[in-house]
Amino acid sequence: VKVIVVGAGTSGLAAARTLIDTWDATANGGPLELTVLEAGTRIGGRVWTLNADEAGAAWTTAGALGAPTDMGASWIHGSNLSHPITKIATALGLAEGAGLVRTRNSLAELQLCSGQTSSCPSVSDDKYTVYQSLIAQAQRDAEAANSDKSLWEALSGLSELDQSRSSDLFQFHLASSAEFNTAGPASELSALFYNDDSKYKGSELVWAQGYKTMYEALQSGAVRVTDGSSPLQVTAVEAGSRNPISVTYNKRVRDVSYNSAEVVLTTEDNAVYRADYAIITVPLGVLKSSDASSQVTFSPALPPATANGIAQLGFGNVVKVALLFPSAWWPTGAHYYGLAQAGEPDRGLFTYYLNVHALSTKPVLMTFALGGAADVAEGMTNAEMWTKIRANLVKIMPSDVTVPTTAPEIIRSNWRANPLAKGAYTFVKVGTPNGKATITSAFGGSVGGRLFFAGEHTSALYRGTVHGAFQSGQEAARAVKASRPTQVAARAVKAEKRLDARLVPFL
Ligand SMILES: Cc1cc2nc3c(=O)[nH]c(=O)nc-3n(C[C@H](O)[C@H](O)[C@H](O)COP(=O)(O)OP(=O)(O)OC[C@H]3O[C@@H](n4cnc5c(N)ncnc54)[C@H](O)[C@@H]3O)c2cc1C
Repeated sequence: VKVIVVGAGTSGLAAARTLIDTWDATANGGPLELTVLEAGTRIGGRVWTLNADEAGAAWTTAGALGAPTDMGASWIHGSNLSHPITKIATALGLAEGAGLVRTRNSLAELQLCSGQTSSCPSVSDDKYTVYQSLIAQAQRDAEAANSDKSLWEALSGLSELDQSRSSDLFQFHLASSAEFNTAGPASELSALFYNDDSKYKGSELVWAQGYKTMYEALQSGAVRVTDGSSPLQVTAVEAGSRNPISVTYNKRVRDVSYNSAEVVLTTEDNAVYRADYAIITVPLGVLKSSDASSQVTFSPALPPATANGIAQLGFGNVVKVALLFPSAWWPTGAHYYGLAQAGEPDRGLFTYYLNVHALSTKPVLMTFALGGAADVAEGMTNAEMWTKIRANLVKIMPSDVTVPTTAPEIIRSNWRANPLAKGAYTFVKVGTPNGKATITSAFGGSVGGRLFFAGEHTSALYRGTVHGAFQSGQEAARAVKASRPTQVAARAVKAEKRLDARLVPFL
């Protein structure tokens, strides 16, 4: 049975790993012939730990690549023992404090300034509770009115204690919580559905050596998986017995044709691949794109529910900027620093800082551009970024700390400009009839029994996450296995023969 997986990010690797590890030639219609086509030159997709070639000499010399410099996903959100990504880490012998590092559990680890240079107070959880209660009220109001509006609009007129949508502290939380979690600007998020997804409960963990630990293990076969139909089990595999995923690089799929008998994929270099099934894991931003360097065309066109879902869902952006200094000049105790400041794009433009030094002892800070600020940041040069970042750091740091004037080494992500991503992750845009239902009806079944979609955008429960992408890849692999390929193919061949017989007299 020929299966092609398009894309070698988390969902593509999860699909390929699951097919390899759980394929049963007798039950699934014959031996598996798997091809993985990746447009780029690396695995991981939107999980991307910098390597020496990408980071350059300064990072290598400083030994800073041992820091978790992840330019895509960093966190295992809600890590607990039932979390699929935690299971991979556990199988690799990693745990909190041993290869995984816990970040913020409470806001007390955030040092927040509001522009004063004199002090940099910790934020109490109480203040965050006020923010949450305003957000919840906005959502309830939209529900009561039974009409969707943007989260930003729904917050209009609400206030509690010293916070309202226009206050500095509220806007800091808005950018670093709602807008970071969804990658969407509050002005575009659906007040009704922007957070109708689910969350795992547990710690926020980062990988001490970066998220590559996960995707390299999936690709090399250092872990073996079950298919996730009952609680997922992940086990370690000894070096001699591994079954790696073979990835074909530089193969950007440009056209996808499908009919009752097969799928035909054509890549940018005009190579043609035929298969019984294809699992398409390209990001939502790519599915939305009509740029020549990204676009994938489908023939026949995708069914209306899929096309509508692709059009209606939003695809947001998050910019990450990693700053390597000669040494750590900042107070190194806190995990996070923040600057409470209102206004678009200012509230999300380099106002949130992860102190990588606290996780790895490397002299690295990572900052973010969130919500509407992300696309603004992508348009900035590194020099413009540093000017803005430095000005914010001066406001954040206590007055006895001198922020260097010399620019650090800067590495930044440009997910929106990246033709293989076109943005960061999926959000439910205002006006989308329903978040979960839209995703399920767009991507839930197969298209024509031949195409299966996977990727974070196809995960109704866990969109925008690595675990959502992983689970969607597993689901697509299960769906392919359940398709009873030989029977479908046999029926199609018979039907074609009947058609040929009828056509003969006219040829
Ligand atoms: C800045 C940022 C921060 C994030 N932070 C977190 C976090 O902390 N925790 C978390 O859980 N999630 C986070 N996420 C989200 C998470 O990274 C994604 O949800 C997940 O990695 C998506 O995996 P995927 O398989 O759906 O897509 P991808 O990883 O994007 O994989 C798709 C693959 O398809 C390839 N491709 C594209 N077009 C084609 C084509 N035409 N032909 C062939 N191949 C193609 C791409 O090159 C890519 O390798 C973050 C994402 C970003 C961008």
